[in-house]
Amino acid sequence: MEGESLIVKGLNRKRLCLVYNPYAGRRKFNYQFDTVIRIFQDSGYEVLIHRTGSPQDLEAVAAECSEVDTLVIAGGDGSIHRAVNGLMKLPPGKRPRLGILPVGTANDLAYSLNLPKKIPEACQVIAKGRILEMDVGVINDRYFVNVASAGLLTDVSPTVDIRVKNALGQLAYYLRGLETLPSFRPFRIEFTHRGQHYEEEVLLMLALNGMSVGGLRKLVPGASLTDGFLDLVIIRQSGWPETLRLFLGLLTGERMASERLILFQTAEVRLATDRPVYSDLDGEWGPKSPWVIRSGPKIDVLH
Ligand SMILES: Nc1ncnc2c1ncn2[C@@H]1O[C@H](COP(=O)(O)OP(=O)(O)OP(=O)(O)O)[C@@H](O)[C@H]1O
Repeated sequence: MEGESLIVKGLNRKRLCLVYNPYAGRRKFNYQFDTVIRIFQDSGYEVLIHRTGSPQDLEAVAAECSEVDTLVIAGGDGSIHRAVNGLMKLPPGKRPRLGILPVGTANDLAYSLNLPKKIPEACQVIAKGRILEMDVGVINDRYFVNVASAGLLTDVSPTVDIRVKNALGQLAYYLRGLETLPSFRPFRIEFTHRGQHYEEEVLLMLALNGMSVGGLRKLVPGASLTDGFLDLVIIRQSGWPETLRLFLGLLTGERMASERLILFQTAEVRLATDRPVYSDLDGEWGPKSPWVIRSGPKIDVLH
């Protein structure tokens, strides 16, 4: 019968689960749906669709994707972060390949992966199926894809009102950043790297897998997503003129020699602080200090 053969044909196809965050970026993905489904179906996929109800829901759905070939996340860094934390709950052999449709605000990971910004082109990248074995960062019991950070400006992303972000895009991050400056308190951090012990009063700690944070594209130019290392950037406390100079240098990609800047690559580092400090992972809240931060398992990402 025609109907039966259609069903059997459907079951034999590769399965792709498309999970989308309806609130990511400026909510434009919601208008591109038909194009996206067409491209995936034309590429031979049976497409399952899930609209996320919350960040927790996104993580839970990813953790149930053991029976699909490809999990496609339409969202920003926060959505990919949730998806990867869900995927890591599956045994390594059961994790689907991860495809990304970068419809978020900053899309830092997509930038490091050099993914096209246009959604139909990003769909074609997924359909072609080229795999990158990407490093995933680990901080205590959570995973991060792009950056783990703490200190100045790092509580910006999780606290930006989603409606303001939908309306203003990236500008919402910078405005919220300015708002947080007056109440910021430096913290003391302690760690050992290559036999040298550090005890520092710091403004900011970044552990980067990718090269861009909050849409600032040149933070760690040339950072590798596959080398098994994270780039640590630590800014010691100093007067505001020197701090401003350092930040401008980081933003423009200029590598200045400064006593105030500690930069190194590491596969694992243990960091203790003088008081519990929250971390920010890919724009979502992460665990409080102390932290063990390392470059962890690999995940198959389509690029
Ligand atoms: N239904 C939902 N599903 C998933 N996330 C949601 C949902 N509703 C609101 N959110 C919020 O969306 C944010 C994640 O958005 P995401 O990071 O994917 O996009 P973005 O913030 O616009 O982009 P970027 O992180 O790249 O700047 C989370 O902070 C989460 O709180």
